[in-house]
Amino acid sequence: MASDFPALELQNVQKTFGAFTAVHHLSLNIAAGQIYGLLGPNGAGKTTTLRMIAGLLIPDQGNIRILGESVVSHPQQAKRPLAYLPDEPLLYGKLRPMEHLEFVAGLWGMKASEAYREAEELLKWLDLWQHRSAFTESYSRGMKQKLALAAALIHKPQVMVLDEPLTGLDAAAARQVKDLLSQFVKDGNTVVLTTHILEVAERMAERIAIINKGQIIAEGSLQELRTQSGDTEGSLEDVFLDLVGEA
Ligand SMILES: Nc1ncnc2c1ncn2[C@@H]1O[C@H](COP(=O)(O)OP(=O)(O)OP(=O)(O)O)[C@@H](O)[C@H]1O
Repeated sequence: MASDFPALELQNVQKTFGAFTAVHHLSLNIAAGQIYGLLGPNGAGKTTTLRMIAGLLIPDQGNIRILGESVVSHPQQAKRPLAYLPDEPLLYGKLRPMEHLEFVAGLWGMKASEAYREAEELLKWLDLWQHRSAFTESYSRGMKQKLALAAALIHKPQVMVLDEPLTGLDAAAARQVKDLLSQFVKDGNTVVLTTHILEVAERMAERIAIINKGQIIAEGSLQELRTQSGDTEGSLEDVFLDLVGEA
């Protein structure tokens, strides 16, 4: 659904853990209807930033808005259109996939009949339908990742925030997830993802922010990042290493 507000707005966000500042005065404005990549070396502050967007960590300073609604002052309303997929998804091992999806749908207050219909469609799309009678504890890492993605999508969010969504997936599963995310943004929704697979970011993300030591050191389309790095022909990997190296 189109909105007059940016999908996501971070204003001057800061997060410290004791004496250590993990995220420094970070500002971002992400328009709806695109895949946006958040890149950075290990420990740069990406997961901390995503956890603040998801309302799991409270920023020490600054504000975060999802489709115009503040996560800091109105967390419940703000998080309604959001789906967050952590890098280590939490599943209930003694549930079967339909039970897991119906449980998550129940948390969002969805009607049982609607939840069942959505769950069936998602499991079929992600090739998990034939595994529907198994407990999720018997699933492989990739199957768990896909089920967690289905659970994130069940309440029909408009903004998805995904931490390393393709890690551990085989080629076929990675393709399914990429296709699903592409379709999600074609429908006018927004994806913000972190990845260490720079080819994925290069191919999928319309815009990218590079974070280093809790600060944004570059932001824009690949072409704009090339200009910022002074390497006008480089791949995203070249540009990333140049910019992080300089910083
Ligand atoms: N709960 C915490 N307590 C103390 N320090 C933390 C906590 N969470 C994160 N940090 C620190 O904050 C910094 C940023 O961590 P974060 O997980 O956000 O990085 P990241 O960019 O996601 O890294 P990676 O690519 O390795 O996943 C790291 O130095 C990390 O050790």
